[in-house]
Amino acid sequence: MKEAGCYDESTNGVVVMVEPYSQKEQIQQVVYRILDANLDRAREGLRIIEEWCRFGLNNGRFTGECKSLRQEVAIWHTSELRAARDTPGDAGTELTHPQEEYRSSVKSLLQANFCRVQEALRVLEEYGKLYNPNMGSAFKQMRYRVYTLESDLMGYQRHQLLWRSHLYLVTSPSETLVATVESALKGGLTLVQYRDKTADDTLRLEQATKLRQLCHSYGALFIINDRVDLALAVDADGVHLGQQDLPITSARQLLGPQRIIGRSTTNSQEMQAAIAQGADYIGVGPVYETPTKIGKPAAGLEYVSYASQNSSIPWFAIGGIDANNINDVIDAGAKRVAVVRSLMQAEQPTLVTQYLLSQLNRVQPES
Ligand SMILES: Cc1ncc(COP(=O)(O)OP(=O)(O)O)c(N)n1
Ligand SMILES: Cc1ncsc1CCOP(=O)(O)O
Ligand SMILES: [Mg+2]
Repeated sequence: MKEAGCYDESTNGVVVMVEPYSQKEQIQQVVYRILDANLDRAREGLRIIEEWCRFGLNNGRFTGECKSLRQEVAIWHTSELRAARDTPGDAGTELTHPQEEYRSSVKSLLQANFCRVQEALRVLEEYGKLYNPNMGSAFKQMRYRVYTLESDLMGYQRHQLLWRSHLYLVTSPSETLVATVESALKGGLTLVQYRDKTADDTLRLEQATKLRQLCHSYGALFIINDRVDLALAVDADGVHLGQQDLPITSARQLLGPQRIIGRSTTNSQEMQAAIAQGADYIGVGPVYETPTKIGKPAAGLEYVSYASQNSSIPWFAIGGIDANNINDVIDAGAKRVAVVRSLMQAEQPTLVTQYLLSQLNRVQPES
C-alpha cells in the first residue's frame, strides 16, 4: 500500500496521496488493535481484583460488581476487534516496568490493578468514540463505577483490619522510633498511631511518611494523632482526635467516609457522643494514671466495664497498661488495648507484642 506523501517513480516524482479508503482502513486497523488490547487489559485487571474480593475478602457485593463489569467489557469485544490482533508485531509486549515485577503488599497489587483498569477504560472511552458512538459513554460510566469500587473496597479493607486489630501502639518520641515500630510489627502488630506532641512539622512529616510506608509494607494500619492535615499529607489510614481536637464531623468532611476516625473518651457521655458523631473507634481511659499523660485522672476499670457493655464500635483501653496488669484490664471486659511505654520502652518489642497479643487472643480466639 502506498503511504501518504511518499515519492513515487511511476508518477515522475509527483507526490501521490494515499487513496482515502486505504488510509482510512489502516487507521481503522490501528484503532481496532488499541481497542482489542485495552479490552483485554481491562478484563484482566478486573479479574485480578475480583479474585481478591472473592477469595481474600469473601465479599459477594464486590465480587459481583467486578464480575458484572468484566461481562460488560466483554460485550464490546467483538470478533472484528479480536481479528485485528497482531501480537508478534506489537512493540509493547516486551515492555515491562520494574515495579510490575515487585508488589510490596496485596494493597499495592490492588492499587496497581485499579490503575491499570482505569487507564484501559479511559483509552476505550476515547478510541471507542471512533468505533461506535455509544462506546465512549458506556466506558465512561464503567470508569466511574471502577472509581467507586476502588474507594469502597479500600475503605472496607481498612475497617476490616481495624476490627481485627486488638493491640494498638501509640508512639512516643524516640531515637529508635522506626526500628521500635518495625520490631513490634514483626510481632504481629496491625495498628500504629504516630504521636509526637512537640516535634516541628518538618520532622513530623518526615517521620510519619516513613512510618506510613513501614506500616503498609507490613499490612498494618497507620493513624496520625491530632492532625487531620498531616494524616492527609502522608496518606495515613486515619486520625485520632481527643476531646480538645477537631470535632469528628469536621474531620469527616475533610477525610471522607473511607478513612478511620478515632476519639478519646473518659466517660459514658463522651462515648455516646463519639458514637453518635460517627467515630470508627474510641479510646477508653486512662485506665490507670500514667506519666505519658501527666495530670489526666484515671477513669478506672469501671469505665472499662461500662465500655464492654455499651460500646457498639471497637474500643481500646488505654493508659498505664502493661504485661503485668493487662489481664486485669481483660477481666474488666477489654478485648483491645492501646499502649505507649509498654512497647516504646521495651527491650524486645517483638516479644512484648507477641505476649500482649497472646493475652488478648485468649478472649477472642475466633477473630
Ligand atoms: C487510642 C488513643 N486513645 C486516646 C488518646 C489520647 O488522645 P487525646 O486525648 O487527644 O490526647 P493526646 O494523645 O493528643 O495527648 C490517643 N492519642 N490514642
Ligand atoms: C495518650 C493517652 N491517652 C490516654 S492515656 C494515654 C497514654 C498512655 O500511655 P502509656 O501506655 O505509656 O501509659
Ligand atoms: Mg489529641
